[in-house]
Amino acid sequence: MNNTLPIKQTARWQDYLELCKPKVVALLMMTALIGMLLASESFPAWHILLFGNIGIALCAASAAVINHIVDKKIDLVMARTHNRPIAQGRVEHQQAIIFAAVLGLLGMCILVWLVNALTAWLTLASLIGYAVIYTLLLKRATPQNIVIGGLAGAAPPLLGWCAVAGEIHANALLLVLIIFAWTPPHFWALALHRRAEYATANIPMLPVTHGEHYTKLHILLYTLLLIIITVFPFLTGMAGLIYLASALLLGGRFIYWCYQLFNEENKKAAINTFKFSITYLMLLFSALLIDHYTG
Ligand code: HEM
Ligand SMILES: CC(C)=CCC/C(C)=C/CC/C(C)=C/COP(=O)(O)OP(=O)(O)O
Repeated sequence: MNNTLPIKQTARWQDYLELCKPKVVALLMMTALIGMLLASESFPAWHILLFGNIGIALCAASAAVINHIVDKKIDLVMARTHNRPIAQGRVEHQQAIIFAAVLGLLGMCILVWLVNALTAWLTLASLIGYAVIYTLLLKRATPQNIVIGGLAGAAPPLLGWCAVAGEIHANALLLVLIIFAWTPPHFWALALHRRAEYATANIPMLPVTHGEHYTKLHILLYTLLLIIITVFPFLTGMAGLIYLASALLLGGRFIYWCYQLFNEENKKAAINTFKFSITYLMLLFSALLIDHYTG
């Protein structure tokens, strides 16, 4: 990797799309949409589904753009993020700030005027939670950065629920809790795989500050906590047996990957655990939805 200043290039539309972290936002939106669908016994009003999802997606994309602006120097140092549009100077600071502001303002206007004020304010809190509290403050300050900052990424099912029901419901908080417990195994698995890069960038991620064994142990503990929490929707009557069976099977597979992390022979265990974490969340939320419409 070359750390010299990049030669100035012009921005393409793909650069602006990349700034929005489209794949991450896509999964966030899946959890928001399922939050919306679970909030209603029948089918939510189409305009809430449409404008709620667009508004939340625009705000999440705005937060992602701010993350790229704030992390420009860090991104340049790490191989995984070295080619990002702002780090490479393809998108200039000012252009990026305007882009983030337009996305965020448009998203907020849609939520305030076409959805409801509660959803709008909670979405704004999540935007600030990720872009300012996590990225600007916690990421550089403590190895617990992603545990606390994870709350912003865990919020979308609550945002979706509030868009439809207009209230903060205990079931929605349970969905937030699931993603909150899922975030440490999701991220620390990647951080293990990229430990050297985080060390070079001087970011205090858990594998850098406390070593690999300690991180693996914490991935295992959070995964066990996650499995326990995923049983709650069944215990509270929010979901039925289809969901319970899926949650336990998926949880079992997650534990298998945690076990593989401790197996020194398996060099790909960390990156495969990270990849599985994404499949896990997609399938777990799909199971909630299937259970909702068939139970
Ligand atoms: C503070 C909380 C979180 C942290 C620190 C985090 C960290 C990361 C990082 C560093 C990557 C980049 C991997 C790469 O470039 O290859 C990533 C990828 C990803 N994350 Fe997270 N994540 C968090 C929360 C979430 C949440 C809440 C979701 C969705 C519900 C999510 C979904 C994804 C997806 C889908 C990818 C794959 C993106 C791709 O393949 O380009 N993450 N995460
Ligand atoms: C309004 C709303 C719902 C906001 C949610 C914001 C959001 C996009 C959360 C995703 C979390 C995430 C990808 C963290 C990684 O950041 P990082 O800086 O550690 O990763 P990087 O090194 O890949 O940039």
